[in-house]
Amino acid sequence: MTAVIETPVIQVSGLTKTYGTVRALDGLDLAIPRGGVYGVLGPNGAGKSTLFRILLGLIRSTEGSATVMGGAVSEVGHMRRMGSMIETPRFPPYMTARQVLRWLALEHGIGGETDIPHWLQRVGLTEAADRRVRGFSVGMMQRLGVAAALMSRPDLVILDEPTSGMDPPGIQEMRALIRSLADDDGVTVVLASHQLLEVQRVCDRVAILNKGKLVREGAVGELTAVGERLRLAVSPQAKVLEVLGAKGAAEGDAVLADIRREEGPALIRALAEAGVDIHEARWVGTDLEAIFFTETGSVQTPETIHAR
Ligand SMILES: Nc1ncnc2c1ncn2[C@@H]1O[C@H](COP(=O)(O)OP(=O)(O)OP(=O)(O)O)[C@@H](O)[C@H]1O
Repeated sequence: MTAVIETPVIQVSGLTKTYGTVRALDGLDLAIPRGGVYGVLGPNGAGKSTLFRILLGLIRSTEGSATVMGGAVSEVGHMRRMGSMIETPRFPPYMTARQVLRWLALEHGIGGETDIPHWLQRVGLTEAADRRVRGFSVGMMQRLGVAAALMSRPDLVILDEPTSGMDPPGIQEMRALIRSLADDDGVTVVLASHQLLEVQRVCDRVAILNKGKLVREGAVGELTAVGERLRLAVSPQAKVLEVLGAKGAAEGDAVLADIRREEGPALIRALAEAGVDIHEARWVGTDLEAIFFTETGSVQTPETIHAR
């Protein structure tokens, strides 16, 4: 059987952007596959927004190439198949949410007027549809921005920090919307975010940028499965360490079992049969946050923890 190799929806190679002496992108190579949700991560100044701006044709690269849906960034046809929200969107404050979308449809030819109720509902703004955006919270503006990005029914949507400024219920709704765009509408979603737990929940793959370069890329499941161990809160601990031998290590009162997932049920059965009380058993992998800090050399401080 011949493997079908799909053209990546976004491909950049040797992409470099300099601002004076600052190298915002420094020879970036990246291929983003079609379909699913793709996260672009990196500390402040890593080059995420610069990448998005180049892909959207808003700025030019200094060197290297970028293709979107198989064609050059400058091709107008692609722009029609792309939606985007970069930075907190701004809309005329005197307009209502519905009027904003109608204005985009009628004045700018972005999407059809009949789709407006659908997109308002998808982003959770049906009830606020006839309120002026002047009174909108940051989160509501973000949602309206996403609705505006979706109006043209794009194949690819680029979202820069779609959940910034949102409260937990808003973040959860945005996560569901992003997943449903990918799963139900077949849209490829590329997003940048600093909320690593959120990214781990919503993204299929991620790229981690640092200082304009790609430092790690892969499927979230594969990246986080590395070093995965079964954490057992058990008593007596000594008995479990004895059963596990070299595969066991104490962590406080618990035991970390260095075994494969498929070995889990048998181990738990064996421990129960040996008279061990199992209070809790859960798989602990390397979370995206740990990978991020390792790859970017960022230091986890109370401020960075708080900032998330
Ligand atoms: N218009 C500009 N003029 C000068 N420097 C710029 C400009 N835009 C970006 N930069 C610089 O390029 C680097 C990359 O910035 P960029 O905004 O792409 O990073 P980012 O990863 O999106 O960061 P953040 O997480 O803070 O949004 C930074 O050092 C930034 O200061």
